[in-house]
Amino acid sequence: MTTTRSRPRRGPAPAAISIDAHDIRKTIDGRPIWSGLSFTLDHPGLIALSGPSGSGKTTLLNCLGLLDTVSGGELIIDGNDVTKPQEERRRQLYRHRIGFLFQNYGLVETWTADQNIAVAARFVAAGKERVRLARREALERVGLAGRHDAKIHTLSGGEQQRVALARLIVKRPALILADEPTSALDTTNAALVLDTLRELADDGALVILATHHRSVIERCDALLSLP
Ligand SMILES: Nc1ncnc2c1ncn2[C@@H]1O[C@H](COP(=O)(O)OP(=O)(O)OP(=O)(O)O)[C@@H](O)[C@H]1O
Repeated sequence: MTTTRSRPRRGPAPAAISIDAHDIRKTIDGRPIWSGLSFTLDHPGLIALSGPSGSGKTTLLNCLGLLDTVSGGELIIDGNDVTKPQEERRRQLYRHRIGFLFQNYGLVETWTADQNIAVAARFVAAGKERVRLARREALERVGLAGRHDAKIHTLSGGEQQRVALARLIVKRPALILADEPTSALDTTNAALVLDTLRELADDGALVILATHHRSVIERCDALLSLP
């Protein structure tokens, strides 16, 4: 695998996003997953989310990413109370301000690498040609130059996660929710994922990274622990 060491050219940094969780709780089928959770994150940075297996890390990331809702308490994201049904505002936040990196990559397997990136980039406020170039550059940045037309199912796991990273590089979300994104990867790919998340955080994103690994937690700026 060859990767370009230079940092990718990117558009303007995203405006910082804030999360204010006050006494939030989540119940699934009557079973409490977590409760009494309060925290404020109001600066860009790399935040580790840790806790034992089953403590609800994925569930919390899904709530912060608006894929799920909390069962109680108050959750304010980017100044919006997302505990209340405001479908249009939730949709805007989700489209423009939030990005994901999943353990199982979360790509459409029958599409090409470029199509997967393009679908996330469709709300980027830039001309079509500029976005097309940004998609190519992002693939180069993650060591996949020339692979834009490769179907996802023909790529290795590490290559698929690098396509998912390229998607974030192009979209530049203010909030990135990464759910154990390195757990299925070899050391080289895992390092690339962490380095890129670090760069995105340094460039203005709030990155929340669920992980079990002490070495990953040590690279983060702060730790959010679930009991
Ligand atoms: N859709 C669902 N239906 C029923 N239970 C669920 C559902 N989603 C999650 N759970 C339960 O919620 C709890 C928390 O799950 P979650 O995946 O959020 O934990 P986690 O901390 O991410 O775990 P791990 O570290 O093992 O990935 C688990 O007991 C799980 O079984």
